[in-house]
Amino acid sequence: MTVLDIEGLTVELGGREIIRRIDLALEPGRIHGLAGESGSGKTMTGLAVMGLLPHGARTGGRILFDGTDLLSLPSKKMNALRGSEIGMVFQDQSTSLHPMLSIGHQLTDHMRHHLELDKAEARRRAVELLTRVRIPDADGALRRYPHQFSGGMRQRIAIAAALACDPKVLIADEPTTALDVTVQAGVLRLLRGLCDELGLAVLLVTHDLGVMSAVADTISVMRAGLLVETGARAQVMREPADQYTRMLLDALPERSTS
Ligand SMILES: Nc1ncnc2c1ncn2[C@@H]1O[C@H](COP(=O)(O)OP(=O)(O)OP(=O)(O)O)[C@@H](O)[C@H]1O
Repeated sequence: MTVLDIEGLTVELGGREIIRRIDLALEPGRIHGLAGESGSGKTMTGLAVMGLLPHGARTGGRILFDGTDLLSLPSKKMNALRGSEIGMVFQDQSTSLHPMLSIGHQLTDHMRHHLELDKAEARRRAVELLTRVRIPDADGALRRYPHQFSGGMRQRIAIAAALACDPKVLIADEPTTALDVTVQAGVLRLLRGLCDELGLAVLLVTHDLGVMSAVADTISVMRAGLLVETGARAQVMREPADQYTRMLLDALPERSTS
């Protein structure tokens, strides 16, 4: 069963085809890793799903979510879907978290807007979410501001914010790239746990096949706008079918294939 199907997606920007007829499917409870070098089109794929492509981008193909083609959805409907049915987390948490607003304000505002909860309900759910992403003293955390947390904790809070409205799909674009290696592992474990517990369908965008090997169920590899390989993690890591994937794997400092 799939929850999101990208079929023959093409994106043209500034007269250049930056994504060329790619197919990708996301399933509930599964992490689909999208790897590839810088500029290969990974981020643009995620942005296409969110309806956030740069102005002037032209698209072809379909992105089916619950049977609806997101590419032809009116912007008002897409705005309602974004952040509620489809959540997102970026490398830079300042994109997801406002530096001047308290964590409580940001989490509850989002829920009151999308879920129409009253203040007390939204607060209760915010504490629940922060506990779920393992923020110590969740109650006290609501009164604090993003800069009062470490990078890893901020990313956990950004994940909580992305999950506030119970999305079915989470797009995570390089969510651990800015973090120390030890902190990275914790955030990846958290993502894996949330995906399993909540049945989330996750698209994990990263240039780092090492990160991918730690958590992804399925791995797709992009190069120059094309999808060069898709397969189960173990298969892609052990027996890459494509020459380019093999090159990326050879560049890993330490190879984990399990
Ligand atoms: N605003 C823009 N206008 C025109 N072209 C762009 C724009 N943003 C990105 N591109 C081009 O689109 C292509 C795909 O970029 P994209 O950001 O999706 O790659 P990526 O694989 O995510 O790389 P990275 O890991 O560096 O983020 C690149 O060739 C890039 O130069």
